[in-house]
Amino acid sequence: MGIELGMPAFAPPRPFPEPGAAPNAETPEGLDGLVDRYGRRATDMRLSLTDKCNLRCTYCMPASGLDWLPKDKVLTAGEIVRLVGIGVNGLGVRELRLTGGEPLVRADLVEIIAGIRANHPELPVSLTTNGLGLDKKAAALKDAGLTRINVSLDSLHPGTFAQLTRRPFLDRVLAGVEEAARVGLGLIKINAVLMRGINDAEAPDLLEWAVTHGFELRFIEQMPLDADHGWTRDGMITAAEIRSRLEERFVLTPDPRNRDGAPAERWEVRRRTSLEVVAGVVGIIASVTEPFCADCRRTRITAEGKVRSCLFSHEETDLLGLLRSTGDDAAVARRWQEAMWGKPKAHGMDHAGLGAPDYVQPERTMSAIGG
Ligand SMILES: Nc1nc2c(ncn2[C@@H]2O[C@H](COP(=O)(O)OP(=O)(O)OP(=O)(O)O)[C@@H](O)[C@H]2O)c(=O)[nH]1
Ligand SMILES: C[S@@+](CC[C@H](N)C(=O)[O-])C[C@H]1O[C@@H](n2cnc3c(N)ncnc32)[C@H](O)[C@@H]1O
Ligand code: SF4
Ligand code: SF4
Repeated sequence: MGIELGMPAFAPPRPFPEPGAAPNAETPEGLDGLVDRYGRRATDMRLSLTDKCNLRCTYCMPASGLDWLPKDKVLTAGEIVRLVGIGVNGLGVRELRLTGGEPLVRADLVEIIAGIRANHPELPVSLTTNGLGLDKKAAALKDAGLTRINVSLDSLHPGTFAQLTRRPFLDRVLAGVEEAARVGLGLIKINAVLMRGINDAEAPDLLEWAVTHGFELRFIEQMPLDADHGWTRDGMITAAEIRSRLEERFVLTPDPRNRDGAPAERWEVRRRTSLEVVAGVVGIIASVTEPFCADCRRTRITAEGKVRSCLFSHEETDLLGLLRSTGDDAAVARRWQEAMWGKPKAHGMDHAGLGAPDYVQPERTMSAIGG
């Protein structure tokens, strides 16, 4: 019997539990871990190491850059290691993502990873990076204990890459990806944001390149987190469009592995010219059109030590002041729990709706939040 190929109809999104408490209810005493009013538990810690970046992706940063934080306002390596310890030992954090801004611009990145690894031998620690400088640092990152890496790459054409990032550095990013693969930095994931009329037609070529090299490509729907406020609901490329573009050359079938709270919905990829062979896997992150907030497991800390319970939060809770004024880790943990208890239901609101009339874009851009 032949295998059935092709995309099935979509299952309805997981229903949201009713909130266990009113939005402004006090945080209960004796909470276990980073739980919120909707019964979600954050176990995935995303820590921004810096707000600085050496690219200027149009969907993220303004051409002129941003006013960078002064150095004394940014978490030090020691503070980062301490915060991760509080999360892992006291609050149920089970995986760590280092991000930014561009984490590779931090001169003490290897020291940070080694410090975390020394305290947590089993913790999965991954890095999301634009890949600039990775060719020089991949081996040291691996030796320090980095588990794996996601590299952002939107185009394989130098001109299109330069148009999207406002910098002519495609070769350097490719060299970084190659070196990360050479030193064995886990499964390499490649993140691509598709922009209409710029790189959307390139989607099948990007996928061909990724599966040929054994990388897992993930297409990301553009979210309204850009400094230029250029996002529109109609202008963005939706997950449905991405799937149908890929179907011109590939057949996608749902990856049977459990999604397990991941933003990416994964698909097995077969080339139309060779249907018996699974060539690889592609993920599609449909934050706008197929939101996954009901199963969100994320807690974010910005480069200046503030908790953001949601990517789209309008509120932040400072931990840096407390970290610097007290050696009492329990007090820091309690404040972190309070911040997470108030986590909004979805997209920074108590209903899902990116681009809905009542949606208000957060002041910070993706680079300043920590993507
Ligand atoms: N709505 C929403 N989107 C997110 C969130 N976290 C990540 N994303 C989107 O997913 C993209 C990829 O994030 P990464 O940090 O590379 O990786 P990941 O998706 O968390 O996951 P891994 O598969 O574990 O590598 C980001 O650029 C965002 O566009 C989130 O908490 N909420
Ligand atoms: C903010 S960056 C930080 C890490 C690193 N500089 C990089 O580019 O990988 C993390 C991810 O966010 C994604 N991103 C940035 N702005 C976005 C937006 N407006 N919508 C969707 N994804 C975005 C990027 O493509 C990148 O994969
Ligand atoms: S997406 Fe990453 S590389 Fe691009 S501007 Fe934002 S922080 Fe920099
Ligand atoms: S938008 Fe907020 S609630 Fe939804 S998945 Fe992202 S961080 Fe979680």
